[in-house]
Amino acid sequence: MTTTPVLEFRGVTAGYAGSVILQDLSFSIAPGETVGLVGRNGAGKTTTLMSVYGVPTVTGQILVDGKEVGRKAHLPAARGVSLVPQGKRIFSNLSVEENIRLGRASGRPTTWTVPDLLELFPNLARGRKRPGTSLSGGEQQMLAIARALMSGPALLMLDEPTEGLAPVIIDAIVEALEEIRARGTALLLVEQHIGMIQKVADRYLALRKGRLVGDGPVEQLGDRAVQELIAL
Ligand SMILES: Nc1ncnc2c1ncn2[C@@H]1O[C@H](COP(=O)(O)OP(=O)(O)OP(=O)(O)O)[C@@H](O)[C@H]1O
Repeated sequence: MTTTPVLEFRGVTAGYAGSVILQDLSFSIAPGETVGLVGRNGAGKTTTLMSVYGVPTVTGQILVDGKEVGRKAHLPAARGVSLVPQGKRIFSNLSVEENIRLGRASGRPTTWTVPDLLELFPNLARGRKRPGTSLSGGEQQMLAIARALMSGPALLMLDEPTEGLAPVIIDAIVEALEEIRARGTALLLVEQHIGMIQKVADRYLALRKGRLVGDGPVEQLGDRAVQELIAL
């Protein structure tokens, strides 16, 4: 039996005016799989995520749920891929709860309800009526994840979700990601630090200078030879 990947790159080359960043990138993510994308600063991790939305110039094919998305930025969410971008995107004039509800804009069915998400992130439950921007950086990250889940993703992509956060908040986010995974949502987690990926993911993809140099079980990330190849 074959399963349609939630996301598939076929020979993707992508870049910005005058510079090619990703070179001939091919990989796929199966439903429910948890994948960590590693690589040094500037290796092309964020560019990989943005390519799904056609933001850099892309050649090759990117398929979401088996169909090409082209440069239509609204299509990935409608077909089940959501992105929690680097940094926070919280609307200041809306409360925590209103921010979460905004995720419904994709129109896809979701199994997550607002009470589920407030249970997943107790910090948000405590501040549900407060304006989104009155939250701490870590709480805003939780809110961005909660909002993305309301769009009913089959695949949730997260760009360095714990960057700059306190260890206790990182633990809460890791716990939430484990729960999200247990509910069957596939994850593509971009991280510079492999420790987080070793905790959360089953499989890793490694980029070096825009090329895929590793794709395997996450246990391999413990090998020095693999780390040297990725140049971590
Ligand atoms: N909007 C842009 N215009 C031109 N070049 C860009 C743009 N965004 C990123 N780049 C370049 O693309 C390359 C890859 O950047 P990217 O952000 O994808 O790397 P990354 O692996 O996510 O690194 P980081 O960990 O620093 O976020 C870098 O050389 C960067 O300078």
